[in-house]
Amino acid sequence: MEQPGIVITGASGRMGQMLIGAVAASDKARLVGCVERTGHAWIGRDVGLCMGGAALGVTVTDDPLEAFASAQAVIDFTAPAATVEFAALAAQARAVHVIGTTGLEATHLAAIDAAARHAVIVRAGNMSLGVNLLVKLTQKVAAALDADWDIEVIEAHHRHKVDAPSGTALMLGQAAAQGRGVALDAARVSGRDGITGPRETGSIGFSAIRGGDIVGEHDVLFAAAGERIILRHVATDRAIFARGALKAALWGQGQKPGQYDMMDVLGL
Ligand SMILES: NC(=O)c1ccc[n+]([C@@H]2O[C@H](COP(=O)([O-])OP(=O)(O)OC[C@H]3O[C@@H](n4cnc5c(N)ncnc54)[C@H](O)[C@@H]3O)[C@@H](O)[C@H]2O)c1
Ligand SMILES: O=C(O)C1=N[C@H](C(=O)O)CCC1
Repeated sequence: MEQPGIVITGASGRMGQMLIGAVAASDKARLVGCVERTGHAWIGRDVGLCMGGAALGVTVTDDPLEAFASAQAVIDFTAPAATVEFAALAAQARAVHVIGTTGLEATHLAAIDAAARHAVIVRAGNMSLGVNLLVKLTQKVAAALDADWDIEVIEAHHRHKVDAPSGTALMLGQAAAQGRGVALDAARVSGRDGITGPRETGSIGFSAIRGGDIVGEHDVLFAAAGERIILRHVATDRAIFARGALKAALWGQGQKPGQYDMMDVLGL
């Protein structure tokens, strides 16, 4: 059987380039398309040459519908509005849509849910094996501790990141809330500043650091009187996200329409 053809959206981005490298090097998938936003300097050029390497025989386009028509999967690490548009188009093309984009709000999520009625969507705020394991551990530790243990999620990313808390921090906070049996929306406290008053018992705090070229670092801190537990993941190479996304695109082939996450893909 022919290997699945994969389209990468946001081709020139930090993750886009990493994904193109991963698919081009894979012996399980073919790179069949690359999409960038209209007006981008890479449109109409071979993506391999744009990336400063050998030609890959794939011309960057700003027409996602045409690109998706010949694909079995679309891997999408772009921006919320673009991802909503791509979800509808990927569903139309019956292509698996792997979504790594973060910063999605309720309206974006509702549109993605609608697309998932007709297509396979795999979405996760972090596609790495290590973070998804950390999510499981966080839920377990939170379930074992009572509200005398304060939970704080602390994350650090590069200076270009536009959303906070990170998608990963929200996954970790959600896992902590689930373990504790509370709703994250009710417990969540972000970005303390000024006279905040003492910490509210049972709250789950989020702090975001932005600087330099930090790929992604996450701590889940459980702090009680006299002791602390810290669960930590440090990403040093974006290849971990690309590997996970490619795995998700392959796993999604032949699945029933619906929305899945990396726990499904990794069998965690
Ligand atoms: N889930 C994960 O594992 C994971 C890992 C890393 C990054 N991310 C997320 O992926 C997203 C992208 O991150 P990045 O660092 O690569 O950002 P980036 O800014 O380097 O790349 C985004 C790319 O998307 C392109 N784009 C935007 N709108 C578009 C449109 N309408 N059509 C086509 N292309 C469009 C931009 O031109 C840009 O090239 C962010 O939301 C980030 O948080 C997720
Ligand atoms: O670089 C980014 O942006 C990242 N985004 C994801 C998040 O929001 O958690 C994953 C880590 C890198």
